[in-house]
Amino acid sequence: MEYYTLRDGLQLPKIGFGTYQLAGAQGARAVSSAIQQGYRLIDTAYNYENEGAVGQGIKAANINRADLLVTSKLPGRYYQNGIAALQESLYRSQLDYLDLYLLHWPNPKQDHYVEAWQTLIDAQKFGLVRSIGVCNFLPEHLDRLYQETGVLPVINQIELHPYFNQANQRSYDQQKGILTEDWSPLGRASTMLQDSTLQMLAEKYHKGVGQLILRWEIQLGTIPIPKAATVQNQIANLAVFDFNISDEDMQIISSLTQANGRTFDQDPAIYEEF
Ligand SMILES: NC(=O)C1=CN([C@@H]2O[C@H](COP(=O)(O)OP(=O)(O)OC[C@H]3O[C@@H](n4cnc5c(N)ncnc54)[C@H](OP(=O)(O)O)[C@@H]3O)[C@@H](O)[C@H]2O)C=CC1
Ligand SMILES: O=C(O)C(=O)[C@@H](O)[C@H](O)C(=O)CO
Repeated sequence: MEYYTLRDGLQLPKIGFGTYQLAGAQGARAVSSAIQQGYRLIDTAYNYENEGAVGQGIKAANINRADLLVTSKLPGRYYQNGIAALQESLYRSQLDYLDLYLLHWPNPKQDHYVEAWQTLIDAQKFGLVRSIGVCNFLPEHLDRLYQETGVLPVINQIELHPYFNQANQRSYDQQKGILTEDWSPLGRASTMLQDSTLQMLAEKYHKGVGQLILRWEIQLGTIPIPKAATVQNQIANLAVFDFNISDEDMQIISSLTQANGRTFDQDPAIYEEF
């Protein structure tokens, strides 16, 4: 496995495992299997209602806690009571600390994200979480965090795939020393996986379309966190470190981006999630 080093020194594998919609006993089995296959970065959230299943999966995998990196996220409805939600996340997952804790959405109309960010800064000082970051933050939200607290996130987890390549946000994140992490890196298995250009390039590299996409995301310098319930997809998505996409083909994949390429039309400037 290859690693990135965050601004605060935390080392993160270049690919992680998403768990949205993996719940209950099946979810726990999928998480345990993913860890057995070699995933070391697991992404969950309070709002997925699966932190219990994720915790069970971790327990069943019988791995050293120190060898695993677990991410969870604070939901908007707890932005004024963040420590209580974090304690509940730890209780549900049966963990003593989280490696990464993120604000889930800026929710600009609600306008409590700066207060919530201050809570994450405090949670890090208390030792409840190792690193702190955000999801779905635009430059205007990140600038405000810095102006009002003097602390920038180390991670910004955003929607990113070939139909929405996030060139501007990636460039902003990079300038500020923020690592971009990619949610729905496979477009949640949308019709994008049947795109003829992606299929042609996947054949050229003797890889599946999913593998080509994940490799492109890693070569962009970002961390994809694909979700896979099936062991077959879990294995395939880790086999992306044995080939390199040429600069020219990287450009071709990047050029597939579309102005309205978001899979679910969730624009963080207006979308709110509690
Ligand atoms: N911060 C945020 O706001 C958000 C964060 N997230 C996080 O990002 C993670 C990933 O995003 P998600 O929305 O789940 O979608 P993904 O883009 O990861 O797609 C998951 C889908 O792709 C399928 N799949 C996995 N691997 C392959 C492959 N190699 N070839 C073909 N199909 C494949 C899966 O099938 P199967 O399961 O059957 O194997 C599943 O149907 C989430 O699980 C969550 O942890 C997601 C959305 C928003
Ligand atoms: O999965 C997440 O982390 C989310 O923030 C959700 O918005 C998810 O993207 C979704 O699609 C809910 O309908």
